[in-house]
Amino acid sequence: MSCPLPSSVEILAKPLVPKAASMEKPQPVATKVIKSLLPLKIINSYAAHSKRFSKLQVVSAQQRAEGGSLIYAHYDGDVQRPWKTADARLVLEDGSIWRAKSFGASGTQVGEVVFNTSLTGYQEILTDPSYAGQFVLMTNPHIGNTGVNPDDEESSQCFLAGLVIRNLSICTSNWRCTESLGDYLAKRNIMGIYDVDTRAITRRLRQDGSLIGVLSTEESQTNEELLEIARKWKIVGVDLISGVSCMTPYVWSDKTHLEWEFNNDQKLVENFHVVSYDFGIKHNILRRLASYGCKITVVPSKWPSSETLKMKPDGVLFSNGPGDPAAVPYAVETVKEIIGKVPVFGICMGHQLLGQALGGKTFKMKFGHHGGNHPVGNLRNGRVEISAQNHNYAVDPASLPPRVEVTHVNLNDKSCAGLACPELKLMSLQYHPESSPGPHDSDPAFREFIELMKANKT
Ligand SMILES: NC(=O)CC[C@H](N)C(=O)O
Repeated sequence: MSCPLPSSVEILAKPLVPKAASMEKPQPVATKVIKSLLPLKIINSYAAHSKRFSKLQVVSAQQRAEGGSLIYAHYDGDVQRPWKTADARLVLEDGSIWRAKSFGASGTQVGEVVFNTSLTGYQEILTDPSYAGQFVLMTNPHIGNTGVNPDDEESSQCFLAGLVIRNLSICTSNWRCTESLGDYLAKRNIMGIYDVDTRAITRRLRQDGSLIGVLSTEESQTNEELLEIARKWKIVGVDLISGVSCMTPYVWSDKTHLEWEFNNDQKLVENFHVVSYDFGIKHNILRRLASYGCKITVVPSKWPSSETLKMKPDGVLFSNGPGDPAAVPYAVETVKEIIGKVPVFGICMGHQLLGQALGGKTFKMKFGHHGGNHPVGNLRNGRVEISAQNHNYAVDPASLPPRVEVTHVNLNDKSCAGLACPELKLMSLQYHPESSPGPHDSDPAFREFIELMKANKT
C-alpha cells in the first residue's frame, strides 16, 4: 500500500510528464524593496524581535493614510515569505516531485533524504559531518527561530547535502543568535527548502526507506534529467569519511564551558592521553573528553596504527563519521591493529568499525535513526537512556563472536546500540553520548571510558 500524496505533489510516471510551465523564476536573495499588505503592527513587531528586519523602513501613519494600505519595507535575507512562489524542486528516486521554496544556496544537489525527529539542535545537526551526502528533513515544522550562533558548531563546516523543512521562521530570537539560518546556509553554499509537505515525505521514507533525491533551483534542468541523476547516484559502498576527516594531527584542549558543565565529580577527572581518530568527529565528543581531564590528539582517518601506538596513548577513540562502514576496510584494519593493545571507545561509525574488526557485519537500515529522542536500554544496569542518534547502518549482533557482549539496545526496534569486550578493554555505542538533546543520560559513557583507562594503568 502506498502513502497518499498531497495534491501539490506530482508523480513523474512513465511516460514522463513534460516540465511544468508554472515554474516561476527564482527570486534573487539580495536586499530589495517589497510591497506588503501586512498590517503595520505586525511588521513593527517583527522589527522589534528580529535583526532580520533591522533595515525595515515603514512609512509613517500619515503617509500610510495618504498612500492607502500599502506598506513599503526593506527586507534582506531568507526568512519565510508567504508571497514567494515555489522556485525549487525536490525530485525523489521514486519519481515524486516536490515543489518548494528555496533558501540558502541555489543550484542542483544530489543526496540521500533522511528525516530527523529532533525538536531542537538544528545547528548541531547541520554541522554534524556524519550527514555528508544526505539531505536532512526536519520533522519539527518550525525551524530557524533561534538562528545560529558561534558556540553550537559541531565542526567547522557543513557537509550535508541540504536541509528540508516545513516552515522557515519569520524571525530569529535568541540571546546567542548572531546570524539567521538562511544567511548561514547561503554563506556555506548549502541548499535549503521550505514550504514542502515534510510529513508526507517522512511517511514515504518510513514506508519505502531512505530515498535518493535531487534538489534543484535551476529551471534549465528538466524533471526527467533530475530523476536520472537521482537514480544513478549511489551512497552505499562509498568512502565518505576521507572527505570529512582532518588532514593532519592536532591537539584539542577546549572543555565544555563551565556555564554548561554538569559533571562536577572532580574525582573522575584524570590526565589521560587519548588519540581520537577523526572520521568526521563532532566537537562535543572532544569537549566532553577534555572535561574529564583528557589530553587529546586528533588524527586523520588514515593515520597509521603504528604511529598511534608510538604515541603511547592511554586510550584511543574511534569517532562518528558519514556513510557506509563496509566501504572503509582501511579503517577496519587500523581498528584491528589497535584493539587489545590499549582501551578503546567507538562512537557511531567508530562502533560499526569495531563491530567489523571483531568479526561482525554491518547492514543498511530501512531509514535509520536520526533524532534526539531515541530510547536506549542499557542492559548492564537496566536503565533507559534518552539519546541522540544519527545513523543509517547498524551492527548485526548475530554476526558477532561470543566473547562480544551487546550492552545496549535501541528500544524502538531492538537494534544493537552498544558493545563491550572486557578482555580487549573495548566499549562502543551506536549513538551519541556527547549530545545533550535535553537529557544528559548517556554522558556516563565517558566516565566508563575513563574507568577503563584507569583500570588498564593499575
Ligand atoms: N553518526 C555516525 O557516525 C553515522 C555512522 C554511519 N555513517 C551511519 O550512517 O550509520
